[in-house]
Amino acid sequence: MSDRKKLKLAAIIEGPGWNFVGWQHPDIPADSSENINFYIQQAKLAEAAKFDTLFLIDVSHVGPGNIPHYLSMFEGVTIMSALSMVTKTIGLSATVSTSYADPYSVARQILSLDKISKGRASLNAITSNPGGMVNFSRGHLGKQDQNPMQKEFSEILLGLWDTYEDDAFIRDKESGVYLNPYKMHTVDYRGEYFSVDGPLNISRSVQGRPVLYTAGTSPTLFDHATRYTDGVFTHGSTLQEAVLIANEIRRRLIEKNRRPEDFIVSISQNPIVGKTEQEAQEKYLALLRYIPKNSIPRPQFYGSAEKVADQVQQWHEHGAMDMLILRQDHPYGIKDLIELVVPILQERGIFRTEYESDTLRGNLELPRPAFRKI
Ligand SMILES: Cc1cc2nc3c(=O)[nH]c(=O)nc-3n(C[C@H](O)[C@H](O)[C@H](O)COP(=O)(O)O)c2cc1C
Repeated sequence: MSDRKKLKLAAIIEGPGWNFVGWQHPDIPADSSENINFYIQQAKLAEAAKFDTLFLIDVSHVGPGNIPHYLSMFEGVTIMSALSMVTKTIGLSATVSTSYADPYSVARQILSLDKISKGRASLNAITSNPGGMVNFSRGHLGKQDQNPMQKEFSEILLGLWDTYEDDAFIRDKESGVYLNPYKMHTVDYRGEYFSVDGPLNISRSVQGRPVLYTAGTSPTLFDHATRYTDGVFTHGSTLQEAVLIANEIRRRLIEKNRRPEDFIVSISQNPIVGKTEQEAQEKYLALLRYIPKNSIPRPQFYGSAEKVADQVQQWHEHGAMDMLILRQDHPYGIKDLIELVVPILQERGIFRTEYESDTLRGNLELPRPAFRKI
């Protein structure tokens, strides 16, 4: 597609990645998943490389069988608020489950994060993976509840984020007028699962609304994503599969009269990169040596910097992804990609050398949504 946006890059920075053993590597703090210094270091690294956004996944149901460091990890909005104070331009995304949280509280939290960060917040509003212990009063829920809850949650969220028109707050000390009440709108939502009157008590975002993503792979989820969100975090284990999935999502966008260019299809990879093929091989083998009882499959994006740059370019140009979300199994996974691969992508004109905007929407090339009363 000729009008494809520039490649977007995101970094998941929550410690050693989606694996059981990475925390044992001598070059990563054993407590990295709740180590503020580690998060700051990773956030600054990603921002210096002009990444679009930081990204966190979340675990609702902790318990036996969890990845060990998921038993000691920061809550997403809290850590993103902290990181907003040590970064300037990079986006900040937290994941929250629509099955267990309340939409009014989440709308407040994310829009507050957006204000604190001056227009850099986003929310990945997911149904959530099953498993673990019951930690929320609603107990374990199945898809028959989770899917309609996600719909109601999203409708409320979007409504609350448009409680106020852009110029609703006058705050004129002389006249004593704080707010134009005609520019405040309540949602008055009555659902099967959630009921919210509104108004929300925070003004509209400088980026219109915080960016909203969701994650999943089912047709129901894709239908939801293309109706309500700005992007989807999905999966594709091969280039061919990822292209098929991305094209299916774009087909659903067009069906709903939306422009695919105004939507972000994201997939994640856990690259292992070396200056040469052999160096990448040594890094991978070293990782396996430290953790002999547990195998980590060889990642898809693997090898010399040139080879991985070719892969990233190919996946982007074939339309498999608008945004590549990096996660790391190897402690230097993100750093190596930044130092070795990003300069090649920049040289080829595939990735930016400077931020284009101060807001996340601006950098993601997503239009700023006009106020709309639902
Ligand atoms: C790429 C991706 C990322 C996900 N991230 C999370 C997560 O951070 N936390 C979580 O509880 N579930 C996560 N999920 C699970 C989804 O929320 C959802 O429950 C799952 O995909 C099944 O729904 P679906 O069949 O409708 O896609 C993720 C799923 C995918 C595909």
